[in-house]
Amino acid sequence: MSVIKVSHITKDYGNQRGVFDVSFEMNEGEVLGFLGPNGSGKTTTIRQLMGFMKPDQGEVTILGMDCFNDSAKVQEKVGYLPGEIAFMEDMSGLEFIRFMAKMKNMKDMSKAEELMKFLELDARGKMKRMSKGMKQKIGIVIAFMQDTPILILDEPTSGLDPLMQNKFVELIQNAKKAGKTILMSSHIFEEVENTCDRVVMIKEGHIVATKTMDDLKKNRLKHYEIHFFDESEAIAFSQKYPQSQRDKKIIHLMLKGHTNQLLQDLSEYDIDDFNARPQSLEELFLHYYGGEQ
Ligand SMILES: Nc1ncnc2c1ncn2[C@@H]1O[C@H](COP(=O)(O)OP(=O)(O)OP(=O)(O)O)[C@@H](O)[C@H]1O
Repeated sequence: MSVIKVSHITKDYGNQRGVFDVSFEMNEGEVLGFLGPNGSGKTTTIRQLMGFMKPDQGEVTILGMDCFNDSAKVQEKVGYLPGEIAFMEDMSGLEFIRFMAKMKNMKDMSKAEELMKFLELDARGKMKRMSKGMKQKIGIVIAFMQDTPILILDEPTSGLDPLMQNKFVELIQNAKKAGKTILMSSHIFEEVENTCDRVVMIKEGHIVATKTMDDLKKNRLKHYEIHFFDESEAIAFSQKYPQSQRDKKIIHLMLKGHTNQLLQDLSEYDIDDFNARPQSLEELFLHYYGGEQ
């Protein structure tokens, strides 16, 4: 049985905004990256999973329970990090974490304390004086502290510095080892690459691709950067490879396979320098995003 099942949901805000006929499923223990440009419908989908709103059409279930009708039961099973966190600004971070624990009927705070230590978070100060990164850490503590089997995280590393982003990746990898099912929306390709088994890409409210990370990695193109001694040769070469891009004497070319042919073709020219690297995940995603972020 799927742990999370999003089945043909539509939430139409008008003017082509919202999500339209969105479907995907998640198995137990899977880490799924939910990717898309700004305004593509990630938060709208996640809010329906959390039971905050009902789809106009379609159905969303978690562990077989309807996310809207059984929202209280569903939420007991889910650690949730919202994209925008509404805090009680007059509370200290610690008071807020304790307040949220009370709402969740939690008695044991050892996991919360462990998380604060891990994230190097001193939560004693007032929330209103905290930086975005500190508030984000508080959100992460609250999402993880109950040790729920499912985690739904909306842009979990927004506001975190690169060191903390790495710590977050570690947190996800440990949660995955513990068998948790994790859905996270993200803009950060590296963290997706380091954590997710599969990605679902959404654009303008529609799913545009669902790929396993293995497939994505296997289908990467190679990026070649070729420096010619002579601009006229670079021009001649670019005519042979019309998909290439030329910047004076330098050619950029993305290819899958055909290495032999390329080397043969290049042997006819005077080459100053030659670099090859695999296409980055970012370039691959941007291909699906349609060139925008
Ligand atoms: N309550 C609402 N009423 C009307 N339009 C809305 C509402 N909430 C979201 N939208 C619109 O629906 C679209 C999808 O928004 P959503 O917040 O789901 O995108 P997102 O992928 O999470 O984007 P971001 O990465 O910027 O957080 C956007 O065009 C947004 O302006």
